[in-house]
Amino acid sequence: MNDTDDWFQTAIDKYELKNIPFEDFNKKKKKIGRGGFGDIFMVTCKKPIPSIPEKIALKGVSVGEEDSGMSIKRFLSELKLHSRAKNDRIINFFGVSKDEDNDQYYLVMEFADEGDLRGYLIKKKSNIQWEKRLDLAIQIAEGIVYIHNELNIAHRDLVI
Ligand SMILES: Nc1ncnc2c1ncn2[C@@H]1O[C@H](COP(=O)(O)OP(=O)(O)OP(=O)(O)O)[C@@H](O)[C@H]1O
Repeated sequence: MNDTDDWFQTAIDKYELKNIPFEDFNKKKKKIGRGGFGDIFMVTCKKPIPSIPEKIALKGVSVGEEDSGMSIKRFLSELKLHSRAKNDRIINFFGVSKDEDNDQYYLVMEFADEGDLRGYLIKKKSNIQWEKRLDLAIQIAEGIVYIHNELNIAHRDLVI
């Protein structure tokens, strides 16, 4: 076990995260975005995994030697936050996974098949009924109220 595996295992134990074997996912990954610490992919599971849908999103985190301190800190704070969030307005977090072939770590998350809100709004142009606009605004507010009131977290990065 190297230093990186050490913090990975520590985080799993500390936050009681599910460590999902990377071999349980099909090899073919579709890149769906780029996040703050790496690429984000859609993959399917080879066989049913309890409490996890067939299609999921893998959020990569690159932990290089040169920036490992900062990356690990950010990764852990995202893990900590996500493992506590259980709400319909927030993307579900299922656990973590590691591709042993290239030492790549991933957050395993619910796949949003319509993408993010920005993409949805661009696709629809201005063709959205006022009722739908109000519904979207309420859903955003509900998510913010949840993380604020239940998790005591200020979002600070709400962008569309
Ligand atoms: N669970 C998901 N389902 C479908 N698409 C996703 C998912 N997560 C991320 N994406 C896609 O990847 C893009 C980048 O993801 P996201 O904004 O979550 O990254 P991030 O790491 O939070 O970035 P930053 O930290 O720089 O804000 C999104 O805009 C979206 O298009």
